[in-house]
Amino acid sequence: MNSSSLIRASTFHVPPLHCTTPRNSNVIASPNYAIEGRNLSYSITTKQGKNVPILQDCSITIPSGELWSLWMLLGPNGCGKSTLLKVLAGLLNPTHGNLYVKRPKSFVFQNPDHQVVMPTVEADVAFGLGKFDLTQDEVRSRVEKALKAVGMLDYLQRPVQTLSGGQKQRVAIAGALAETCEVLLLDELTTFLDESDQMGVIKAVKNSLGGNVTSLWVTHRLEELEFADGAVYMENGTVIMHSDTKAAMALLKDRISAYSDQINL
Ligand SMILES: Nc1ncnc2c1ncn2[C@@H]1O[C@H](COP(=O)(O)OP(=O)(O)OP(=O)(O)O)[C@@H](O)[C@H]1O
Repeated sequence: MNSSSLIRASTFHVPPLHCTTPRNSNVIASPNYAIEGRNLSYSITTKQGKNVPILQDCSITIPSGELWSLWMLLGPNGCGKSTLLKVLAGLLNPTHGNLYVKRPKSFVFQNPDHQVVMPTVEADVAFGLGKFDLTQDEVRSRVEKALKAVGMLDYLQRPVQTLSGGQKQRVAIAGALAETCEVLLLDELTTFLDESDQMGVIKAVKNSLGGNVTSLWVTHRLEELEFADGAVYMENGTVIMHSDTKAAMALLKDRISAYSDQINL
């Protein structure tokens, strides 16, 4: 199967975009989608003054709704997955294009040590709630509900430095849930985890979705695709396919086999 037939196999029709803001604005409004980015570009300028494009004319559409709540973002090393996720999170500004991401949105980093910062699990999950005007009871109730969703309620008083990598990831996800995020952006959560921690994180994410929460998860681990509802595949700084997981798996197998042929495996 070649790449053009796979792109045609894409199961989602992306409707025309109706911009509701001035042409050069980076904000669009699209209530039927959790995420909608059109023709996004992102480039960096090197110390030598050279412009290096990383995302080019990249469009992504993630519907909101319970049936399609967990999406995997896949593609070869260096194709721009993490950069796109950071653009969607608002951590990087696109050079061009239009973007809408439902709010509240949260980004969970690959390395949980970069965002699990407080001494205990309870304090860490409550940390982000400081910006809301909540009573102590409300804070406690949100923290407990979020920790329950990720299977970590029994760890409420545990010092965070005693947790495994996967448990820290789950605490980071609980922090996002406590802030009632509607879009959860997850960057290669399980790369450094062993199998049992990996499963704990997958279950935590699945358990926290549905209702209002939609998640986009960058992964390298093909086995994680089976837990997803949909997949987005990137190559060379652009999205080339939105699909169900079956079509995504077919594309990945096709790419792996083409690569093996190339290097005569
Ligand atoms: N700040 C930067 N300076 C220079 N190059 C960068 C920078 N950020 C990203 N890149 C380059 O942009 C490309 C895309 O990087 P990105 O991390 O988004 O890819 P990725 O698909 O997430 O990769 P991986 O799967 O290996 O994690 C890579 O070639 C990377 O080296």
